[in-house]
Amino acid sequence: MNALRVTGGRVLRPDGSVTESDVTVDRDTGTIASVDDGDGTPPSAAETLDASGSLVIPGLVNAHTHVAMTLLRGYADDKPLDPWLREDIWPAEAELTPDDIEAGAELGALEMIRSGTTAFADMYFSMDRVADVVDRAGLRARLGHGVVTVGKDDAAARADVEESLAVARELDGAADGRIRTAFMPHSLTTVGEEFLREGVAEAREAGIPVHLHANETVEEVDPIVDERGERPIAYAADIDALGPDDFFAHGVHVDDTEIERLAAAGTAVVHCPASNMKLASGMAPVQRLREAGVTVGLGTDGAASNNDLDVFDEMRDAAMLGKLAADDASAVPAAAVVEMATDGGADALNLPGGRIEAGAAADLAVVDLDAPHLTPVHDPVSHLAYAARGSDVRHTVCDGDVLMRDREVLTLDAEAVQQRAADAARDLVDRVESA
Ligand SMILES: CSC[C@H]1O[C@@H](n2cnc3c(O)ncnc32)[C@H](O)[C@@H]1O
Ligand SMILES: [Zn+2]
Repeated sequence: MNALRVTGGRVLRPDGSVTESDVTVDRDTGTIASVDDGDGTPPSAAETLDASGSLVIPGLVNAHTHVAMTLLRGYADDKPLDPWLREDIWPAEAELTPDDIEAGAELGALEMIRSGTTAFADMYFSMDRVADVVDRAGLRARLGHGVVTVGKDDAAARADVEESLAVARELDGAADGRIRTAFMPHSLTTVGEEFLREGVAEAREAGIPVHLHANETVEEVDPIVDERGERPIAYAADIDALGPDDFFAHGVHVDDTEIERLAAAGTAVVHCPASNMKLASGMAPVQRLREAGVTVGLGTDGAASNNDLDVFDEMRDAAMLGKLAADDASAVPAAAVVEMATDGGADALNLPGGRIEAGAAADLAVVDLDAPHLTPVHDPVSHLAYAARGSDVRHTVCDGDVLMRDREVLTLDAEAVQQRAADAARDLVDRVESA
């Protein structure tokens, strides 16, 4: 076996326990060959990763983002969703080129690898360029072209739907199978009903899952209720977009009936606490969603509404906001947010990973616990949720390949990536200002 050994660390197991174990990775298959507790003879390995003093966890899953929005980090702050999109973000996105999107996606990939994220879901434009970045960076992703039909004539709207479906067909299985795809209408209010129906029907025929923003703000829910006499999740079911492989971002303003419907359909929700707080969208009922049996993952959303792609921050925010939303300090405990950031996210995206056990995908992050803010270690799971940061990640492994060793990213040239993105962002703003 062409093995990689992760040695001397404490390993987070699927049942939430932590054991002193070594992890052997079969690099040919990109899977975990074994997790051993020092019993028996260890297999010889071509490469080892030192995990002493560290916690070995499943690679984190950023289950909803717009990765190239790193170029718009700090570009427009302190507004609610609708004016933020219409007055600032959409005019800037109108000037984005495929080269810009590649530069922004590279910056996002670098940031994710450096904070222990190994898989993400991305809804944006120029997805062929994003896919190239995912391939080069060594990450895993579910990608889709985002459709918006408001303000477009029928031909342009239909072309946008067809592009999303074509991208989903063409990119599926790219990067040695690490890329999967989805049909991604932006939301139930920014895509017209006939286009939603047509696109979802074609996606269903081709076995392509659906990802969209749902129930994010009151301003988005109210018009659906007023115009249709039904809530958004009922509308999603009407257009056949509520399936077991589908996953919806946000789910902030969902009532009990909608929670039951999501659970019964097996549709996952991706909770984006930082974005929901920054845009003052509201507090998702995470405890109730989980109690009802809904699969919940965590997402950063784009870097312009967060303002980073660090899933450790998202874990802490989800736990804190979940308690506030439930008015209960015992709600959304540490183990729950760790599960949401790992197994829950992998389940939501229907991607491999999320668990450290024999046969699972070898997607790992090694978190260095030797730091003042992580001392003492009463409970490593508590530290993951409440005290650790992305910058504590020492090594990142995806599909059996080492993407970062001792904080050096091996798949991307960090300095060049940062410079290219900074240049692209500066030129973009110049174009927006002179448009
Ligand atoms: C059509 S591609 C995706 C589209 O979504 C925009 N976006 C970024 N953050 C959010 C959010 O929180 N809610 C809704 N839409 C969002 C992004 O700027 C792109 O235009
Ligand atoms: Zn989003």
